[in-house]
Amino acid sequence: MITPAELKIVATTIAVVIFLHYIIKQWLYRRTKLKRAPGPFPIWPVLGSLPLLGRLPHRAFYQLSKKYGDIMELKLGSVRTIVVSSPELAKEVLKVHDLIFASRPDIAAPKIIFNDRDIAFAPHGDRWRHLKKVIMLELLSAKKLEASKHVRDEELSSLVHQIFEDCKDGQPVNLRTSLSSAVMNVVTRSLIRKRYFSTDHTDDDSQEFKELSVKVMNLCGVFNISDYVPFLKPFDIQGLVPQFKQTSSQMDRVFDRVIQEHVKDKSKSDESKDFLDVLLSLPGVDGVSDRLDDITIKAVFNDILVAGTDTITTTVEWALVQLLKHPGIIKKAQDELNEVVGHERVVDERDIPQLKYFQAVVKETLRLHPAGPLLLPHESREACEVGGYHVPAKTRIFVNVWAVHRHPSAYENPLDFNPERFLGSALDTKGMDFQLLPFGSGRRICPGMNFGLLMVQIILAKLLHTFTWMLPGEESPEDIDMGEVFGVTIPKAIPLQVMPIVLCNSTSI
Ligand code: HEM
Repeated sequence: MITPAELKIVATTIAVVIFLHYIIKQWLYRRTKLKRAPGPFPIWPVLGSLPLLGRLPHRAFYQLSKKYGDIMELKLGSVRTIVVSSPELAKEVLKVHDLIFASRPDIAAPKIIFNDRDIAFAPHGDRWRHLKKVIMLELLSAKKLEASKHVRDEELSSLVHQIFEDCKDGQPVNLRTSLSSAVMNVVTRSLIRKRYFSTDHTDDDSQEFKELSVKVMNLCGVFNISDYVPFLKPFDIQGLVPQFKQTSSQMDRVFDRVIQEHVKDKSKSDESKDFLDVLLSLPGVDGVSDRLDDITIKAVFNDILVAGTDTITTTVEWALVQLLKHPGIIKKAQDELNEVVGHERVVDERDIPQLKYFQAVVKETLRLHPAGPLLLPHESREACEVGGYHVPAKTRIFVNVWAVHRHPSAYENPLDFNPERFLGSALDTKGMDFQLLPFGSGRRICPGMNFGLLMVQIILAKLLHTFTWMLPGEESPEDIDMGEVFGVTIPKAIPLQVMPIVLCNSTSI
């Protein structure tokens, strides 16, 4: 019969042996002949360096890069991870070795919610290439964007009126809600000609759609420990899998209805066809089926909703935060709008090329507040070298653009919000300048880059052309809370509360 004291000794011995085995394994792994990038020793058994990341991994990686350098290797759970933090190394990953790093790791949320059929989390291959080409050609090309201009004009005019109504009683306004409804309407009208968000009607469909879109966004941004410690997968200790499954079935219900309506309505002229009609007319990606399967269509839709709405809303909100903190900058941007557009008419997308200072304000916002601070995770398809260090196949790669955008080799006083730095500079956000990568670069670059940038620019231009912006009550610019939350994007933790005041000479209302 073993006594409790003996049991304790056995348990302690087993724990010590496991711990020593882990430490020796890590030590041996680091002493292999291949040159490994420096990084923190993964002291925690099972979790490795995961506890170092905290709630804001982009900031934790940034701090760690100051100690270990612009390329680091970390063991996150059991996942070997490389983080790069400088423009030169970002170029090595996204340009020199673009093809090697063009894949994505296996992540539970999109796999279950989208039935493994979406674009953003798809591994590199024919299926991903084909679907990305379809959305770029049929939804996001310059021609399609021009054709959907009237949708943006209508929705953004409604947005301006909505803000006007909201601020009539002199109360502070939470802009985030009206911004995200307007962006969502632009996106859903282009996808399926349906406007879900409106103050004058709320049907069951709209309600369910709203709930679903919020749920999908939250679940895609959640940190799932089983993605890093695969042996915990069967235990699902955070209870996420049932939520993923339930969301997936709800998504099926909502989109099945929409697909059925489209399939039934065969009377549409070519001009009145939307993106879903186009998808329904395409052959299957397997090359055998005569039409794209419904699961893929639903996954592509959700990708666009998740990737395309929060990113735009978050960027506009941060731009306003920075402008409120810098009254001199907001004045310059509004003076330029007055000069170029005047107040006889509303600002139009076609004015943007003339608004040089305003464009610099948007670039500076995307620099300090990139909506995807770590891009989406990439994965190496084969072994290679980055920065002179060995990177094995199947390594997870984070390009920390949040750190790249603050790199002292790229920018003078990198922490200052200073749009002037872009005046007279040829730097742009299209993925060719590796010190400014809010949309990524290379094969995995954001396909919604032109649409996303245009939306951020035109929304912000309309807000600045119509209203002057004040903080509520006694609040001063220094009081604005700059805290972030990490998820699909990094929005401001506390939504911005503002007092818009209609400019006396505005023609937008
Ligand atoms: C301000 C707006 C936006 C920003 C800052 C942004 C940023 C990004 C970033 C950083 C990535 C990851 C790139 C990588 O992993 O290397 C990405 C991917 C993606 N974005 Fe965007 N995005 C925006 C708007 C949009 C819009 C409007 C859409 C669609 C309508 C969209 C669709 C996608 C898709 C489908 C991917 C996955 C691409 C792939 O895996 O090949 N994004 N975006």
